[in-house]
Order: sequence, then structure tokens, then C-alpha cells
Amino acid sequence: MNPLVSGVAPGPLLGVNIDHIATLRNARGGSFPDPVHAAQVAVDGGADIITFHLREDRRHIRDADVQRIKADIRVPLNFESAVTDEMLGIIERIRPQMVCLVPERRQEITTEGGLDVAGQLERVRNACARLGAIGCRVSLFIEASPVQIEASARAGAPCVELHTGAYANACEAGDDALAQAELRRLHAGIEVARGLGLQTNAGHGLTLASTPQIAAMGQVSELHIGHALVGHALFVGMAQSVRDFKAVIARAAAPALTARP
Ligand SMILES: CC(=O)[C@@H](O)[C@H](O)COP(=O)(O)O
Ligand SMILES: NCC(=O)COP(=O)(O)O
Repeated sequence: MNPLVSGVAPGPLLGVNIDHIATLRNARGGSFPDPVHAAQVAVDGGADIITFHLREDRRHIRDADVQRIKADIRVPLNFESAVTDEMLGIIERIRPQMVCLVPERRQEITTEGGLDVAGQLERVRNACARLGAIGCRVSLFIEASPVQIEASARAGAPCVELHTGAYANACEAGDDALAQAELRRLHAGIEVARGLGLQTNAGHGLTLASTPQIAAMGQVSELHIGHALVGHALFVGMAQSVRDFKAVIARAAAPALTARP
């Protein structure tokens, strides 16, 4: 049974981001591979949540995908979007269980930094109120910065998703010292969030190799992983890729779980 239903999770839940199935589908302008079918296979493989980022430029996930995901997928949906009236209007029509508000810049290759909540507090607060009013659990995709975490609490968000991109990139580059420094920064952010009563999730750039140290932190509730999981799926299949990520998460989280009072 899905731990979101049973309430019993062996460590962080896994949100599978299906954006890059749509990247491959859009490469030829056709309908294959179908991101919604991939989402179902991911759920069959054990995905706890399906995450997708409807970008303003629709470079991967498209509006029709969102409609079909909502109709066909039976696990909680985590709708990632920019803080714009267009996107909030779409979310109000789709009514996903979860929304993650992220920064967007057309020129970016991928999400670069975290959302600047402190610099636009009223705008984010209004978005949180609008989404909370329709029952969405709102998370804010931010850097592990005390200023941004405290602003997220002031904005009324119950949850933050800490951007793990700098840590993941350091792992990719084999820079252990930087990776450890980023882990310390993330851990400090988790402590600040916990002190403010915020749920902490994490994501961006995580791979099979870099996921364990995030999963082992003990206070991370959800990991949202896409690019590397989809890449791994090209070689082992989507269901097995999900099982592989779930296995490394459970293995890494076990000591923290047994250490809990
Ligand atoms: C917010 C986040 O980290 C993911 O949604 C990431 O943006 C994946 O999508 P892109 O590869 O389009 O950035
Ligand atoms: N919010 C992170 C996410 O959804 C997946 O990011 P990535 O693993 O595709 O970099």
C-alpha cells in the first residue's frame, strides 16, 4: 500500500518526476514515449508520488499531459510550477494534491536556483493562500538558506523542498569536499525548517550515487527525482529504475529510522 495512505514509510517517499519522458516524446513531435504511461509504470514500480513541472515554455510536459495524469494516475500528484497567474489558474482547475512553487527563467537549461521567497513574500504568501484554499499541500523549492526557509514559514507554506543541485553537481564532479560542505548546508537547513515546524523535502540532480546521503539525513520526508531516474530507466526499464532508487533510499534511511526514539 502507498505509504501516503498507510502512513508507514521506510524513509523518504519517492516522487518520480516524469518531465524528461516528455522531453524524449517532444523530440519528434509525436506521442511516443507517453509520459502518462511512464508515470503508471513508475507507480507499478513503487513510486509514491508523481511529480511533473509544467513550464511556461512547455518544453517537456504539456497541458494535455497534465489532464491525462490527473485522470489516470492514482497516487498523489506533485505539480511543479512558476508563481504566475496562468499556472495558478491551471492548478485551480486540475486540483493536484501537492504543488511545488519553483523559479523559472526561459533561458535556463534546468532549474538553477531556489525560489526567492524573501524577495517576493507577499506574492508567494498570496499564492500559498490561493492553493491552500483548494486543499493543495504547498511546498516551496528553495535553497537551504535560513533566510529563505524563514520566509517560507512566513509565507504560510507547510513544506519546503531543498534544492540539492549544488550537492549533486559536486558529487558528479567528484569534489568530495564541496559535496560534504553542501551536505552540511542542507543539514543545517533541515534543522532550521524543523525548528519552524516545516516539512522538508529535497530534490534536483540526484542520482543513484548521490541520493543515499540525502536519504540518510533522517528528516527528509520526500525525495523528488527525475532526470537520473529516467536516464537509468533507459537501461533497466522504468519500473526497475524506480525499484533501484527506492532500494538505495530505504537502505540509506534504515540507520536513521532505527535511531529514532
Ligand atoms: C524543480 C526541479 O528541480 C525539477 O522540476 C527540474 O526543474 C526538472 O525539470 P527541468 O529539467 O525542466 O528543470
Ligand atoms: N524538484 C526536483 C525534481 O522534481 C526532479 O529534479 P531532477 O531529478 O530532474 O533534477
